[in-house]
Amino acid sequence: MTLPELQFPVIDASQRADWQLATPHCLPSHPELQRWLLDPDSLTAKLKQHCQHFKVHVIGQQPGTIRPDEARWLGASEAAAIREVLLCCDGKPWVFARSVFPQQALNEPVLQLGQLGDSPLGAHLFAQPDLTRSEMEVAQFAPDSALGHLHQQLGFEPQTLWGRRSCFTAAGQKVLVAEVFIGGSIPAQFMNE
Ligand SMILES: C=C(O[C@@H]1C=C(C(=O)O)C=C[C@H]1O)C(=O)O
Repeated sequence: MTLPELQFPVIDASQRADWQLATPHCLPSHPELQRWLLDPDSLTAKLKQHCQHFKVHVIGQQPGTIRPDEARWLGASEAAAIREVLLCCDGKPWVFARSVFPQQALNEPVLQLGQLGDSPLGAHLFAQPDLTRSEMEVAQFAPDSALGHLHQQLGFEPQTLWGRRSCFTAAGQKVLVAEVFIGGSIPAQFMNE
């Protein structure tokens, strides 16, 4: 599948998302979708188990203005580094991920977030012995949201999408990672909750 030219950032600071702590009443009813949303391990590692060829397609990684709720997680200003990618399995996009972190984390020698390129962020984070992860938040994205439009731009049928978000801390740096399941990741019937 050839990916279309995608506008960075997909999510701009003006877009709201209704992130909620992942408590039972905020979760989709389908058990498989719940398992994907709540899995505490590396999503990269999980996706690699579901395909022959895994690839990170970097939409962009630039300084930018993050949303107030993102800045609150980082305990930093709204000027931060923004990384948006598609995680692709066998050429099909399965996850849109947006990671935000303070600019100074780019030069942190252990995490080396400034040199990530198309290597998976998870490989760097989950290799850290001091890694901690916050509780998981979840959110739904309607077909007319920026992520709903991205999903359709990638050639998939309009549907409500589900995402998860958590804040990692390692090497003294905070990285807020949001992952939204799109396209080929979960069969359509799981998404129409
Ligand atoms: C945090 C992880 O890293 C994954 C890789 C990302 C990237 O390369 O930008 C972003 C989100 C994650 O799904 C993970 O594997 O769990």
